[in-house]
Amino acid sequence: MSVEIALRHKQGAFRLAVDMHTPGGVTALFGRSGAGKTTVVNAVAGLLRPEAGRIVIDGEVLTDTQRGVFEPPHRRRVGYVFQEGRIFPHLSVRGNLLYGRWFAKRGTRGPEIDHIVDMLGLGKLLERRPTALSGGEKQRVAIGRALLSDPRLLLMDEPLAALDDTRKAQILPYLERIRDEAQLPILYVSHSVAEVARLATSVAVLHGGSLVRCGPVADVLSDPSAVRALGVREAGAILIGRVAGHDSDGLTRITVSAGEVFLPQIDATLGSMIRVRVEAQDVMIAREPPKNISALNILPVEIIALRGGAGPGIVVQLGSGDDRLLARITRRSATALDLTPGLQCYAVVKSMSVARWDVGSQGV
Ligand SMILES: Nc1ncnc2c1ncn2[C@@H]1O[C@H](COP(=O)(O)OP(=O)(O)OP(=O)(O)O)[C@@H](O)[C@H]1O
Repeated sequence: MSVEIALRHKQGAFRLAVDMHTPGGVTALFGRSGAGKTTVVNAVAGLLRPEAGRIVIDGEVLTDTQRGVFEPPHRRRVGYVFQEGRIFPHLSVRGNLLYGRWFAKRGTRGPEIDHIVDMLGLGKLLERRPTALSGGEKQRVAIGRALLSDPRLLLMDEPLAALDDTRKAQILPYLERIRDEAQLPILYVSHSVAEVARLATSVAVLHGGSLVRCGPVADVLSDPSAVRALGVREAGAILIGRVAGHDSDGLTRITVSAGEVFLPQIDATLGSMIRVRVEAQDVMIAREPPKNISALNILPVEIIALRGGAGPGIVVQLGSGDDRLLARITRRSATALDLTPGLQCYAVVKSMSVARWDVGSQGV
């Protein structure tokens, strides 16, 4: 799988200049309002003809202005899921799903309807009309319909934005399943770092029409130089681990590359791989292994880089086995501890500071 998007386009005073290449999976397009995310999505869907550009999905050239290639939208086989699940009110859930099937390329079998129904947990809803569905259920139907059209790429433009936190949390595991099971590149527009940390395999960070950073999710989220564009308050990196045990006192033990961490009980089977977002503001740094401290998670780390701005805070990038962590601490503490790249230290993370929402499946 691969996604290649190179675009140059001007609309009013806004200029878009993007050059990105990712290995498929879920590519998050992250950026503040007006960064240019929808413009990129529209160009990929064929709703916008860029002044210059080339869009290639899995080797299929959809746009190449130099060679005069511009596939019309209906020939692109791009599935689109909008913010509010736009499904047909006069059709049942089954009818909506079959409508998607109708768009699948003739001659190909495409995904099996039973498989999609099972993957999205729609079995009990098939005969219902959309008026009898919750926002999250409607969104799952919209996703199922898009998948059944057998797209070569799925575009998801803030698909969770219209849902409350409970519904978001309910639908995320389904999106993780699509990521892990469907061999389908997904372009996922979001301005939530937490959502990107749960779902993305790659991240492209847009700012004012330019690509600030593009790379594997763990690299981008742990890069101190990307923190500004992602938002200092939301900064945080990802730990990848394996569920090693559910202890009787309600904690789950997770093996990570640098040791073990404990989190409040996670709904995941023993041995499964998970990813945990650890916010930079929840990480403390100690020069010695702390003793008699309530925090359960103490990992040996190496200081990789420090980056400060004009304010009193700095962001420290830490190497933790194969993973990277970020810590947001005061410049005063960094000076007092004499933190410099290469120094061996300890990262301290409270178990209870990791929100349930920040733990998701990692697939394999
Ligand atoms: N037809 C147009 N003519 C002039 N300017 C436009 C046009 N369409 C969009 N823009 C401008 O292009 C910029 C990028 O818009 P875009 O919708 O891609 O941003 P976005 O990152 O998707 O934002 P949001 O998160 O708010 O949806 C904005 O400054 C917008 O005002």
